[in-house]
Amino acid sequence: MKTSGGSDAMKRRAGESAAEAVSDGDVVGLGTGSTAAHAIRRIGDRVDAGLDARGVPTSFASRELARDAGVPCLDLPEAVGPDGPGIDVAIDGADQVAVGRGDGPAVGPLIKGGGAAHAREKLVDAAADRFLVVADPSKETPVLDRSVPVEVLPAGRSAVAEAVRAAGGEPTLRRAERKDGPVVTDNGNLVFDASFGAIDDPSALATTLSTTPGVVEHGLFVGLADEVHVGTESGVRVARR
Ligand SMILES: O=C[C@H](O)[C@H](O)[C@H](O)COP(=O)(O)O
Repeated sequence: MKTSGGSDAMKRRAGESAAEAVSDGDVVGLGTGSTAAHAIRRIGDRVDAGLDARGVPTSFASRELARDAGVPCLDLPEAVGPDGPGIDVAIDGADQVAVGRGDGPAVGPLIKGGGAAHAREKLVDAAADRFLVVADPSKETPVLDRSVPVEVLPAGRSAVAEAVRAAGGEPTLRRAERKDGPVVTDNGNLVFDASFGAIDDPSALATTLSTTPGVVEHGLFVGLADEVHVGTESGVRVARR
């Protein structure tokens, strides 16, 4: 399981807080990453204790974790098909969360995809009735400014790199840490980390990337999150949109 910055205790508080929002009978989108992993384990504990819940994994890694934790799983097409139960709530991590713009606590757009799982994550998180983000304070920012993961068809690699540059970004092909060559996603594609500096209009950038031929999915999640559970040194803060 990939881990990122932030203390594990804070991630655990966030993940476990969101896992408490799962109700009996729920179908739950299971996010990817070190923070969502805590939620999956906690849901597994609750299933052991009698909770009736089923998961919809967002990656190979989250499916494995759910299996180890004893959470029964459905595939996404099965969950959201015409006879499917739908997804009641999704719990997923983020690389950056825009919070606190406007009046009062607010959850804004996110950057996701540090683990290259953002394409399936977006499908699951967008399909859920409620999407809860789990994070530690290092992920919070007033303005998104991390690089944006962009999953691309291998054959579209050069064209997408040009389009990212034309949009004011600098694309870097993500390389694997423990193997020679690039990262290949669960869907068989490549990933650019596209740096745009401070992103003043995430919605406009999301539209530009979504309409670029060869882009399978990007890591800007705009207007999707309903709540963010932020684990802190002493507890959990919950912000709602
Ligand atoms: O592709 C991976 C996901 O978008 C993760 O949810 C994101 O990178 C956050 O992961 P972590 O909780 O490990 O920081």
